[in-house]
Amino acid sequence: MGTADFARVITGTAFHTPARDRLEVLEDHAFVLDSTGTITQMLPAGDARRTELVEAARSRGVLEELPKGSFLIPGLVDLHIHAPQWPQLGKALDAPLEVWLHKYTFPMEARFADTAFAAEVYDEMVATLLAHGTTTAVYFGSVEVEPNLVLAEACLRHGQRALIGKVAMDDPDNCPPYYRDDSAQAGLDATRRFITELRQMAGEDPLVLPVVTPRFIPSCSDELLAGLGALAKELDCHVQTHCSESDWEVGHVAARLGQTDCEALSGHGLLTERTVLAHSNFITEDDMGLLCAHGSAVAHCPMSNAYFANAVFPLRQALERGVKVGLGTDISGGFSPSLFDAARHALMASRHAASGTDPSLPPEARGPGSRPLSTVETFWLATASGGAALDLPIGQFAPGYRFDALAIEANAPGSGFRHYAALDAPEDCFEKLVLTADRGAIARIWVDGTPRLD
Ligand SMILES: O=c1[nH]c(=O)c2nc[nH]c2[nH]1
Repeated sequence: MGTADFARVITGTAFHTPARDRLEVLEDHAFVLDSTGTITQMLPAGDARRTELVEAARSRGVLEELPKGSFLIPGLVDLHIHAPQWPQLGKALDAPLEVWLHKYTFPMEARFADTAFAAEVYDEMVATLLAHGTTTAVYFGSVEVEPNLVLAEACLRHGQRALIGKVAMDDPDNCPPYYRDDSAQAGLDATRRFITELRQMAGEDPLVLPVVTPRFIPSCSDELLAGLGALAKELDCHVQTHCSESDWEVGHVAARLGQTDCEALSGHGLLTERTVLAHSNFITEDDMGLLCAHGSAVAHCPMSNAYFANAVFPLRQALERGVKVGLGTDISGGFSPSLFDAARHALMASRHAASGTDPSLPPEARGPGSRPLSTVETFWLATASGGAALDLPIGQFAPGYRFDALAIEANAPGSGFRHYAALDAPEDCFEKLVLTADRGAIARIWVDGTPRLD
């Protein structure tokens, strides 16, 4: 590459996990980006080409040098979040899922039909999520088309990578009259219009993508589910839905269809290699086989699982089977905007699941003794594995990947991420970052190589 062929150069030490068990420390590297924010080269200190490139970038005013004590990491990928539940974050968690939806959540989501309200809430929400390190969010929107387009505008304005779904739900037995698609056909027509209009808005090389989004089987007729499966194929879209979340939900699907959620979704063409299934706590061995065969992913949402799931997602088994898994905040079933928090809850849930929780049992009978998540695996779930689940070139540093990244500053005032150069090896520093980095430690945010929230 000649010195003229780059748009930006960023230098610094980076942590990333390109594979489940592999931490790489990229000491003092220069990341060379093209005009789309794609990494073209990664040059370590001492590389003969580096000095010339860095000097050329400096003279053109497109060099960013991270100070010592700051660390680059890939941006966080939130695979499951409900945008119109944002005003409910941190409250209304006193009821089981089937009550919570009707008592609190459908009324809240229905308010977003007011696009002025949607614009105000979404502008602030997207900025807040970016500030917490979420460079990519996979959003459930609401039922009407327009507020979801307002959400897309907010993501484009702030520069957050987003996948957005108009929620489809038409079953009069499980959806209130004030908040549902009028019929299966109405839900399909509205979904098609949303996809078309969002694609027009996002243009070429889009930062925002549409997602076909049946809410979950209990709220959708068979006709709607089948139609959405066909639409996802025709329009070549990602798919998202909730899957096997709780005792009530699994029981509902079994009683109605005599199938598991995965079997039913597969039958309707909704399991693809760009499908993200939230939760999936109760999936069977055979379901895991179906997910592997289709290449579909699970968005593990440990925080909301603690409220709604009645069980812990069998994460270790899913990973051992080769199921793709990433993490979700599941706002507002989850109460934190931070995917770091979701990652830490995943770590805790996996430790409880591995040891078991009943102190009256002897240790050997208390739990399965399976291997809990390591810190490296936890970080991989929040970054590289999330990117792979979406089939997007994000979540790690490598040529061909988009530079979606965070600069995490150690010892920032008020932050719990403390680094002692004389005591902490790079691996210690990484572990501390995963377990303690907070909003106060996020010094800089890039999406597609462009600084955001500046
Ligand atoms: O955690 C959840 N949040 C929701 O909004 C929802 N809808 C269906 N199933 C759901 N689960």
